[in-house]
Amino acid sequence: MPAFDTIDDLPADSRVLVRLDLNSPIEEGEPQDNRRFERHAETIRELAAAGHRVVCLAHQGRPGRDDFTSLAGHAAILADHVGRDVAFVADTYGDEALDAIDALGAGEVLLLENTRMCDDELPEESPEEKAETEFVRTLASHVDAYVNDAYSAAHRLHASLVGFPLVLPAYAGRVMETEYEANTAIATREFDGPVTMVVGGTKATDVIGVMDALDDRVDRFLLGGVAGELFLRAAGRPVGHDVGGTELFDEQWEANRELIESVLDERGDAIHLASDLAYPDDDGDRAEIAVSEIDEKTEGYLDVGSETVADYEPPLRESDAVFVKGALGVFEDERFADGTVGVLEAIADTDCFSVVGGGDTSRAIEMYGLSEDDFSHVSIAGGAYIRALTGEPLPAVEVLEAAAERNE
Ligand SMILES: Nc1ncnc2c1ncn2[C@@H]1O[C@H](COP(=O)(O)OP(=O)(O)O)[C@@H](O)[C@H]1O
Ligand SMILES: O=C(OP(=O)(O)O)[C@H](O)COP(=O)(O)O
Repeated sequence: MPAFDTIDDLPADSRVLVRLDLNSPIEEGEPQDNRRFERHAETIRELAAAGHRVVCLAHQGRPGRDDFTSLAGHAAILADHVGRDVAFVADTYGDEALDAIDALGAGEVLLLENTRMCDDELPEESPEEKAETEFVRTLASHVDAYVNDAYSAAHRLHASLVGFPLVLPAYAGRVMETEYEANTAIATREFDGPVTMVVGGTKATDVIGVMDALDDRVDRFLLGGVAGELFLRAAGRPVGHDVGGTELFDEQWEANRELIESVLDERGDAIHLASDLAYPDDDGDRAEIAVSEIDEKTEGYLDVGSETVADYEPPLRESDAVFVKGALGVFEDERFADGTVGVLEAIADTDCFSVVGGGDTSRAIEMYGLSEDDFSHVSIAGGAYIRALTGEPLPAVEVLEAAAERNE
């Protein structure tokens, strides 16, 4: 169990600073609604209903990128999910922000401007240095407590994530609690039966690192996506190459070749590779080919085939725990969704402990009418999920734990 305090421990009638992660896709300048709003709304709703005065902090994008925007639109989406007004001020810690914080009534909710518009926020520095910044010092003097709900940003040493717990009583929000518990389960929980990991997606470098780190915790890996093709390439198959202008395979192959070969060599029995793959035929329809029949590097493959899904179903059914990282194919295109959806459906049918992570992959659940309730946990974290799986500490969690020790 995590050693941090939660909002159950928050003193009554607190004026509380709550760090959320509302970082979202931006289309035509506007944030798009997504599961992060829905999840954080639960924490906000609970705090407001208890009569706390709630000041929210969040970030969007990074300076210099197209997705670096104000949080005005985020406040409106959050309000819809919370079911209460969410006031917004376009200020991080100036007079306008401080006046709005001081004026908050019991149960009222305020969102401040994008934390990354403040110079103190981004440079990665120690929590002690962040705690000394004017941003942290100023806001801390206008509130009673700090709640971190931004598990998905907890790998960043940014002021709003690691500075406040050194100068304020600090607590974990509901998202922080549930994400922490589920995502670290692979390292912390004992399972009676086999533990299976489904590995795919485009970020092969990340997932191969996870496979290496989880070597002794996972009984079998079911592979697809780009990582799956790179393992097939290591096994001597003519797939996993960039063809037709893609830039997903060759660079990641060069960067990870030795590691892939050594993982395959040492854990070959535990690694299940696709026996067939899917691609668009001349008419643009889905076609499938057995891997054993592929003899030239001419085709780009966009999904695992139906025989592979059938091969993967029995090990999933026998598992006591399944962790998913990455899609088995380009599921956004219905023609190439069968692998990802077939495996998710097989997991949903079992009553094993299951975690689906990765921002992109977990979208397939909603897109194809599966229910989140059929999984133990669907994570809203990307980078932080990877770090949890590999056992790498998250600095923002560590400072919450240290704060809890001080509170004792
Ligand atoms: N064979 C493939 N070729 C290209 N893209 C793929 C392939 N298989 C899966 N993908 C893509 O992988 C993406 C998800 O991978 P990734 O971004 O690494 O995972 P996540 O964000 O879920 O952690 C999906 O959007 C899917 O289209
Ligand atoms: O969306 C986030 O991370 P993710 O893309 O790993 O899920 C977090 O908000 C962290 O954002 P950052 O990667 O710009 O620091």
